[in-house]
Amino acid sequence: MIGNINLKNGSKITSQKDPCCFGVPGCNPRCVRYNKKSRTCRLVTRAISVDRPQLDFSNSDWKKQFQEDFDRRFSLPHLKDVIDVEPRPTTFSLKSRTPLENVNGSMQGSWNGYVNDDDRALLKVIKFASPTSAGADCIDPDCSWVEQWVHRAGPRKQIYFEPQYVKAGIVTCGGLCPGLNDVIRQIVLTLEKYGVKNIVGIQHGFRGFFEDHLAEVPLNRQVVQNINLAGGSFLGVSRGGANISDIARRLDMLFVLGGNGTHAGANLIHEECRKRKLKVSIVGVPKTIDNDILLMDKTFGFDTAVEAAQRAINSAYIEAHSAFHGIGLVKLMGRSSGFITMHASLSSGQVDICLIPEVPFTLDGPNGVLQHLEHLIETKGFALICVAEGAGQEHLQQSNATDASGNMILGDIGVHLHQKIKAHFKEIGVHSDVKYIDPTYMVRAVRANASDAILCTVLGQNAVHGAFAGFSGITTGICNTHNVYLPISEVIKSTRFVDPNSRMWHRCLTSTGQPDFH
Ligand SMILES: Nc1ncnc2c1ncn2[C@@H]1O[C@H](COP(=O)(O)OP(=O)(O)O)[C@@H](O)[C@H]1O
Ligand SMILES: O=P(O)(O)OC[C@H]1O[C@](O)(COP(=O)(O)O)[C@@H](O)[C@@H]1O
Ligand SMILES: [Mg+2]
Repeated sequence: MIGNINLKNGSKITSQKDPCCFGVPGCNPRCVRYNKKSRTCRLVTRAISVDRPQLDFSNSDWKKQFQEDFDRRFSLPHLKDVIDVEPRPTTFSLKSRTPLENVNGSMQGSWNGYVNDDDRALLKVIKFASPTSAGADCIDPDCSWVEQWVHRAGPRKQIYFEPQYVKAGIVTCGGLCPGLNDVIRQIVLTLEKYGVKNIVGIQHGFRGFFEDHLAEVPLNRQVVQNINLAGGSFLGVSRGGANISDIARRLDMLFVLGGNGTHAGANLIHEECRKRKLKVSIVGVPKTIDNDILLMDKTFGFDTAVEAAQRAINSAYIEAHSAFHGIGLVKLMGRSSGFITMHASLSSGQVDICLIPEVPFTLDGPNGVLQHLEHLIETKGFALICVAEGAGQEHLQQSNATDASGNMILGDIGVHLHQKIKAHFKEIGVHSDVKYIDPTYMVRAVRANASDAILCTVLGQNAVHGAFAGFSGITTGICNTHNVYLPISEVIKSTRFVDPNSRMWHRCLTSTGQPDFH
């Protein structure tokens, strides 16, 4: 085992190589923020282990060892691993007029609508020639090509549940995200297609499992038919803990829609079921506008949030452009990952300064943000800044307070920047007119756009196929445009961050024209 991390929140970093060197191989993936002044590190709250085998690259067998370890980690937990369960022919068929024939327990026919259990998709598709290539993600110093295959998502010919006896539950946790209702709807429609009659919604996240006044909501096609026309969650969401061990026994299938925290909870429920040898399938659907889930191209709701952010950025641009020495400042969500801010800035094309949590910046001094603003006002006459809520936390008072789910409560970088900019221009005797826009909840409380609605459809349907296929402790997402199942344990190992060495961040810098702020 290598890379086991033994750091506590706030622990002092003494070596020169601090563990928060984002994007640099060997850095601690749990480190979410490094405070240069106090030399302390904030870690993600969830326990992770980096359980790759210690590889000796001089040994010609290292690739084989790596791949064996990879296959072990990415194999999908299945009910038959712990209990005796017999498969039966699927009840899911789209050929309703010419049903497939069941010949000796296997479905015969010409329709090839099923996914084979041995189908795989490649997790990594670029062969980097050098570790210094932009965004390189190498295993060995030579960046050798190593195939990493993950399981393809979709309906199987064999299923492990009798639909008529199944009670399935759906729960939505964490913050809101455009598309939650689309996923709920697709799960219900697909369950019904298999023949499930007993489908319930759990209200307000994990709370719904243990707060008596939050009754189960019966779900069917009629109930969910139009819920995708509105944003939010039809079932309600919440943050905060739950008695995980009590959740397991009430359902046969549980679909858990949420981010990293929710998936950690879902995995605990799955492990509890396994320990008790219960025939319960727990399947996650990653939900977060922050797009901070490992291994996936993108999560649903992200595109919609980026699109919604355009209105705020455009308004800030108009205000800044129209004012004398106008400075537009927009703060967007992104607790520890700057994807929304980076993509919204790129998409707008008007942003001069994009600030994200992964790239520390200085405010004062010759290389600071304020100096660059002065330059923009002098040369362009106005400026536009887009900042992620988690950016520049090292400039703010740290409280160490957490929300009910254990997420750090951040200082308000938007308000801080607003004050600093105003004070700076006053101090140097240059007029400025700063307009601050904080559209935080407006970007996520909206209905999913068309592309997210399609993504939700795919994910919701695949979640149900995964449960019927007998998998548990899995989640579903897109890797390199292909739909896959991944063990939850792998996707919660860390938060996904913007790689400052990636082409996308470099594109953002090209677009804004901003210098290095340090
Ligand atoms: N490490 C964890 N283990 C178990 N449950 C967790 C963990 N982190 C968060 N949760 C639970 O998951 C739910 C959602 O978590 P939260 O962090 O608020 O949202 P998200 O899932 O979007 O990250 C909450 O009910 C919270 O208590
Ligand atoms: O005010 P709330 O509801 O806690 O939500 C704010 C959080 O929502 C997010 O956009 C997404 O968080 P989750 O994925 O945990 O729901 C964070 O970036 C942000 O800090
Ligand atoms: Mg979270």
